[in-house]
Amino acid sequence: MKTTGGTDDQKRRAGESAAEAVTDGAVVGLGTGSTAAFAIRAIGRMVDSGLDVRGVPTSFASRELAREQSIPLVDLEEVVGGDEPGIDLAIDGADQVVIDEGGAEEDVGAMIKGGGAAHAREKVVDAAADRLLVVADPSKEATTLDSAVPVEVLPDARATVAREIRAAGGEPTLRRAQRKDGPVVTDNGNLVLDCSFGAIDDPASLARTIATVPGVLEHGLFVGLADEVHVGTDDGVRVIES
Ligand SMILES: O=C(CO)[C@H](O)[C@H](O)COP(=O)(O)O
Repeated sequence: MKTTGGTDDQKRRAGESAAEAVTDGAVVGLGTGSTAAFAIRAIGRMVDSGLDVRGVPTSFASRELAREQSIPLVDLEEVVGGDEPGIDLAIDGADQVVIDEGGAEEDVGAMIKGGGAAHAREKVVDAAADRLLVVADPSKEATTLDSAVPVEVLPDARATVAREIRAAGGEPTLRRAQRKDGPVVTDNGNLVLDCSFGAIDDPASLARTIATVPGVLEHGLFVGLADEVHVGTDDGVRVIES
């Protein structure tokens, strides 16, 4: 169950721990959110010290932060395909992640993302990376995923997607902006339906179901992508391999 957010110190430890995996010459996917931001700042300090890296941002926000940190950026097209090096490593946050060894072993590392409505581009970059390191605080840990799943939808498809989500056992809610009258609009110009399914016993199956609904651009269930989860605690970091 997702509880309140973690502390900045917990997030910083997680982010800095994952950033240690960045090696000279690497192409790195730069995730979104307050925990991934600590990793981006740590990479920025490494660049200041002479490390040669190129970053692939996953959102407007991560691009802005990386620029502030003077991290050289590249487009996906420049690093993926043909003889290009690809993305060595991506570091990204999570809203909820299965890391409890008491849960189903194959689900460890399954997560829900999209709290920042950036999950479409995050999934493209994270899935393209050779390795995905997830950074989280203990409030994100779960045995079974049960947070609402963000679903990015084409604006015209809002009603039809909502109907299909209900048919699949979910309850969709249009995400509204906090400081403007109206809905959240993603970096891609789309809307977000936060879809509650209760406890998600089979994340892979639900991921496939949502992905097949016409008008869905991307959903926030990330299954089988994470290689490691770095959980920052009050006195250190736990690294769980998945
Ligand atoms: O998926 C995301 C953005 O779309 C973020 O990674 C997720 O919301 C976690 O953010 P934070 O580290 O601030 O809790």
